[in-house]
Amino acid sequence: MEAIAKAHTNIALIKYWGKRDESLFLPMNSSLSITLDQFYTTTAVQFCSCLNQDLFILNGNLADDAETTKISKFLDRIRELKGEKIYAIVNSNNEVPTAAGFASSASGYAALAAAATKSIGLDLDKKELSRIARQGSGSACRSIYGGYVEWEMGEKTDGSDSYAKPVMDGQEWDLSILSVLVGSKQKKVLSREGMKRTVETSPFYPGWLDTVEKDLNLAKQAIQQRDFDLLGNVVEANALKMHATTLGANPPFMYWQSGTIEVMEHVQELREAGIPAYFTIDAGPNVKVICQQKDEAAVRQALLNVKAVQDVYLCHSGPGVTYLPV
Ligand SMILES: O=C(O)C[C@@](O)(CF)CCOP(=O)(O)OP(=O)(O)O
Repeated sequence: MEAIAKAHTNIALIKYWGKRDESLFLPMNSSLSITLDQFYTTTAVQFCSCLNQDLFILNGNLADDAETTKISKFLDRIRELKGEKIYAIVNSNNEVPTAAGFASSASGYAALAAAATKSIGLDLDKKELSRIARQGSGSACRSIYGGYVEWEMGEKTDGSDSYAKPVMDGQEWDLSILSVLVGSKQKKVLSREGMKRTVETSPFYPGWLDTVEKDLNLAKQAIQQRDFDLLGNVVEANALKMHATTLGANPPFMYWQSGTIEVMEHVQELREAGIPAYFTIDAGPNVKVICQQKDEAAVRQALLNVKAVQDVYLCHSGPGVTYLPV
């Protein structure tokens, strides 16, 4: 039968940075994110014994072999779970403007995990869906839930205890997240390669591990207490520490460009002007700025005035994965 699922992208407030197991996508540390209301992937899956291979249609076009192979490898895990050798047509549409500085892998694998398991006849709960989505892309395990989400790293070697769960206290604390596009034509080091190289070669990586758990606990305390400055300070410091590790890698690399730093400086100037705003940055030059909703218009205007800024996308907290009518 056909199944359709929709999943939204998420922004890490406390970063997932480094794997302890590359094949099972097991992380070196737990992380915390907020799922966004903008930017999502809708995926339809239909398994059929009439097919002799998987077909993958992405944004209306037949995907290339490399993409299709990645999807097939992911579907193999679902076929194995079901114990059935059957192929599928996967039709995925990303409402995630790649140019907006968002990777679509988190929403993409969360939607695929939900639609594919439903279509093959597996009726899984969100914990099991999160475990499966994790094996497509680590951060995808967090997009199964809405709002504030913690991905528990787990300790077991089989990954059975590595999945996401909602941070219950945060549900109605609706902050504003502004995605600031400073653009980048250069081929960046993709997060998968970036974290691998950092774990393997950066002398600063152990320092990252020394403090990330404390950051996570502080962030959860801030959410529980609705303490925006506590959250903002720990989120900004955590992002800076993650990026510091890349400078010590061999060969070293840096995700920031001049526009990135310009935005960082403007965010700190906003705070000096009495408007609490904080930044976080992932595996690219674009910046995500968090602020309280009462300040979102002023913060958005200030960011649009920064010379290097090409666009600003305003987001709020969004929902977890849902099934759409076929
Ligand atoms: O999102 C975060 O926690 C932090 C990052 O965005 C920082 F860049 C990494 C996301 O890594 P992802 O794309 O999930 O890697 P995969 O497991 O190798 O597919």
